[in-house]
Amino acid sequence: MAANDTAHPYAAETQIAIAAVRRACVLTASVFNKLVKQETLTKDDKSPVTVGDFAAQAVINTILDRTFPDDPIVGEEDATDLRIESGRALRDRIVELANDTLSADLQPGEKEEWGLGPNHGRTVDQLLDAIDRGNYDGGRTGRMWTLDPIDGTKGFLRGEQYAVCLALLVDARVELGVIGCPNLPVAASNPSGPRGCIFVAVRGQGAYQLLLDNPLGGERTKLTIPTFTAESLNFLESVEKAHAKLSFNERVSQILGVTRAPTRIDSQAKYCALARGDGGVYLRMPVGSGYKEKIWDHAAGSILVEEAGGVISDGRGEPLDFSLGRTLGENYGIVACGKDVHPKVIAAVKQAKAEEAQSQL
Ligand SMILES: Nc1ncnc2c1ncn2[C@@H]1O[C@H](COP(=O)(O)OS(=O)(=O)O)[C@@H](OP(=O)(O)O)[C@H]1O
Ligand SMILES: [Mg+2]
Ligand SMILES: [Mg+2]
Ligand SMILES: [Mg+2]
Repeated sequence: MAANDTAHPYAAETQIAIAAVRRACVLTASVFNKLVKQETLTKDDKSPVTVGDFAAQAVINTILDRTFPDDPIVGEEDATDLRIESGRALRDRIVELANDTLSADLQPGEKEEWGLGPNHGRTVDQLLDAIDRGNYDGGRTGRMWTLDPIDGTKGFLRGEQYAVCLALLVDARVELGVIGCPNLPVAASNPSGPRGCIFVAVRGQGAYQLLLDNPLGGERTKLTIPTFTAESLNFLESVEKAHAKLSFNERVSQILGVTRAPTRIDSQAKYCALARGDGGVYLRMPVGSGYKEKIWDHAAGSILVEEAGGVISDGRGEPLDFSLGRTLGENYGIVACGKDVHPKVIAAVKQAKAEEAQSQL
């Protein structure tokens, strides 16, 4: 069965992606509350991979497999570590969590034909295979989804910001992005108020914030990046020093005359904060380790920024290239901000790079 709804382009994809991301957010929040921190295992890249990453990928890929069976998925995680004997305890936990999540009662707007609701549990093998549907290599042509089941793993483990990020690309152009942020305050002006948002953007249809509690049936707020002055502008940047060159950001903000301190937020929640005007510039320059940015770390956020009226490019001002496979290729950094500020940031980045080169002579 292929989901089909022609009211707006990608209407069915949007509803299903929102439902899938919401369910994954419920799962990750419950994983955190049950403190499964102890169950982390080490991957080759030594990043913390939790039971939440695997179970959230199992849930979302299972839903996409049911609704869009022909669409390939570029997902961050793979199930290799879960198929071996030493992965048994973790695997059992993941299967239980994924099945609890898939078989939870239908919410307003959800459809049983998406494979959701009571009696929709899957077998261990089905769930491991669902995780491994994320092994697609990506590329230039056709439809594909890209998924980061928990972006900002370190933020998640600290109880701070993290995001569940899903995007649909067609011929390497992002057409739909959905980001779930369980810990993000609904309004930045009320940081101790209610938390839990879903952000959604569809090409040509705008960017919106929904409530995580009832994203398909509740209110939605249209997002537009506001205009900033040098006085009101602030930078959004990574928390983890290993992920972006924060000293470079400091120099760029000096050149721009920025006086406000940067806001450090884990994960693609930075793109969400930018889209709703909580900060003016997201700058992420490489630390020089040769790390290549992954498409699932930027696809959903990029369309959110564009549909909120902003621009996203690399540090040279060139568009991000999602056609190269699982990564964005050689790392020239990321600049996302409002249209008016963008040329100024690119010029400031160029100047800061020239100064850096000069000082290394
Ligand atoms: N060396 C290096 N350079 C750049 N980026 C890296 C690097 N190492 C990891 N990562 C990726 O960063 C993702 C986390 O996003 P952020 O850096 O925005 O948030 S955070 O400050 O780390 O929380 C994080 O995503 P998750 O693995 O999904 O958490 C990584 O994919
Ligand atoms: Mg990771
Ligand atoms: Mg990530
Ligand atoms: Mg991740």
